[in-house]
Amino acid sequence: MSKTILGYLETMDVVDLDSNGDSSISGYPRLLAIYKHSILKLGRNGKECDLIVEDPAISSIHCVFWAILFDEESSPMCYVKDCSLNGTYLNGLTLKKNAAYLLQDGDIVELCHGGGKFKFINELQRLNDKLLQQLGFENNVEQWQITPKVIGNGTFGHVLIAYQESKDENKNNKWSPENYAVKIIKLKPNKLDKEAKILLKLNHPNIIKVHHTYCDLRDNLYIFQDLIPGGDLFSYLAKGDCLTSVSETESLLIVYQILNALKYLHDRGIVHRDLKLDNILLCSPEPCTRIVLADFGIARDLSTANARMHTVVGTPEYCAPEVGFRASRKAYQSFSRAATLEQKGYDSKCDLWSLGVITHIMLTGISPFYGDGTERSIIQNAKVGKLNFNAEQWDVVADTAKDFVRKLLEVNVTRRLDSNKSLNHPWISKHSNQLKKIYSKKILNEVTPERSESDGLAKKSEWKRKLPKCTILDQIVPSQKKQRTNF
Ligand SMILES: Nc1ncnc2c1ncn2[C@@H]1O[C@H](COP(=O)(O)OP(=O)(O)OP(=O)(O)O)[C@@H](O)[C@H]1O
Repeated sequence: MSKTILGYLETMDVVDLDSNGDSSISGYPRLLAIYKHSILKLGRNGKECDLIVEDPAISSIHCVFWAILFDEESSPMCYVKDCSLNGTYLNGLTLKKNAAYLLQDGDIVELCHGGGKFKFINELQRLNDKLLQQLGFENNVEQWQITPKVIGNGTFGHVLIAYQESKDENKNNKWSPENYAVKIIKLKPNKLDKEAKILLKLNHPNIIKVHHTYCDLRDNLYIFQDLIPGGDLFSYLAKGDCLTSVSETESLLIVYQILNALKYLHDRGIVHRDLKLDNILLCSPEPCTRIVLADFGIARDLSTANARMHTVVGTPEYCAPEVGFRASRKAYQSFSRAATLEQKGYDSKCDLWSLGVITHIMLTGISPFYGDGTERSIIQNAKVGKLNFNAEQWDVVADTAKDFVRKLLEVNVTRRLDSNKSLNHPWISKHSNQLKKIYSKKILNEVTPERSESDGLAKKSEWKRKLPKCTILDQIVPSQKKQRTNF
């Protein structure tokens, strides 16, 4: 499968190996390609790095680069992240450790002072300077600047790159170098947006952090939030038109983070209702990264409303049977996106069903109820809830992991695990000490990074050793094309 190149690093001050043992960069081409959704590592470590820099001032893995492309209509986003002891510089500014910075064509990246300089080249950055004007969006909103760089487009909104005004007193730069995302949604006149209202109340490392909201005179709502630079879980698992599995270890770490976020939400009476691979964002496209739940567009706050919900919303492939999708769309066509069909309604356990679907896909590359891919067959299969653990993809997966999936994809809601019980399921609880340790030392460190040589990507070897043996399935299972539909 050919890999898509989304940018290049051009080596600027090349220093050849010399007999005095002076700084040297060896064994590299003049141009280093940055491929879509894969990581390019620079540093001293001969085994891990794509470019080896033999200089004692350079860290084992000094900095990493990657590129994300949401879809053909979005701009390619290339990022650099510093993981070093001595620092990495972007156009002369020191990067914060473990924070990703968006690169622009012509940017200069320096691996500590004198450790090698690279120019970032991205000829694909075709920006439509008139985009904001065409969409009727503002360029500047209070202390924020909005750019025409599109991160992603959803059914309800556009997500663009934004900058915040610099807090630096000297104001060498008007805008601070950190990147943010802004989701812009067209509101119905005089309607308060529930997504922004819910998100502003939340503060959890695995839930998207909102900094500011603003509504303009045209009823466009701007939700300024953290930029999560590693792309979504769907793109991470997708290889061409197929979804691939990830190891049990990697799945476990993702599931653990989602469960922590769900417990936090459900304890506060909030139900996400649209949990799917597309709405789980990664801080970097690699194992052992922080994941963040996004898209609270149809989330519901039950603390201020009824204890049960009755509207048919979500995405059929991930949707619990009790939510009430009907195999025949005619049943609720006249209701538009919201329909009140089921008398009994449903509760927060619908999120656990979706997590069951996500876990099934991560462990096997197979969507459990996909059938022939039509909405009708997906809905019918989910109602029956029959799982096939005889598929060969399950051969390498632990029985406790299968049991976890079985207990989440339980059609009978009363028997399905809730978020508390899921965290106590043996698949999770058996590894809970290691999970907690990795979570606090590695995952949370991405939120509040500290500079120390032992941190960063080098930690990967530690977590791999202590969690269950990796079972990487390299088999690619035919699956569905990306679907971004919801109701
Ligand atoms: N804070 C963020 N950081 C990085 N990427 C983001 C962020 N928010 C959204 N995205 C990207 O933009 C895409 C669309 O965003 P989002 O899902 O919030 O929009 P939506 O209109 O509600 O989508 P949907 O059609 O799934 O309902 C996401 O799939 C994700 O890839």
